[in-house]
Amino acid sequence: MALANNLKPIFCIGEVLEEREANKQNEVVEAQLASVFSLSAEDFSKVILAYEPVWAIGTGKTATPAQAQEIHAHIRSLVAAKYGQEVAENTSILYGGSCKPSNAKELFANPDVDGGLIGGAALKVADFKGIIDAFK
Ligand SMILES: O=C(CO)COP(=O)(O)O
Repeated sequence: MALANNLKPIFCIGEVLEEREANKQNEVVEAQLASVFSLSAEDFSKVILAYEPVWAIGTGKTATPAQAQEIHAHIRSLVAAKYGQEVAENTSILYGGSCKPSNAKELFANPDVDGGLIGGAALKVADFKGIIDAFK
């Protein structure tokens, strides 16, 4: 419906804490992607993905850069398996979950982290600017 009305959806996926502790995050995001993988390649290319671990949203806990890179790479590999390498490389996969100026640079430095989906820090100009500066 969003696509039919020329909106650009951000499709958010991510595991809860118990799933992370049980090392099930890869299979959780794979199951969550199933619904968006019903789209044609053309429609899928209009979708932005965001990895948002539920345990990190608004909690002050952040995925480490290594955790973010590992699962972003896994998500991109799933996109590649479904739609091919070119679509996978062109898909934006954002990280969301307690992203702030102090951790943004390290998170964004990862090859498979294409940007951030910012919640609380976007409400404070100085914090949001710090995150933007980290992206440069
Ligand atoms: O849910 C989020 C953005 O959609 C993330 O929120 P926080 O940055 O406040 O954790």
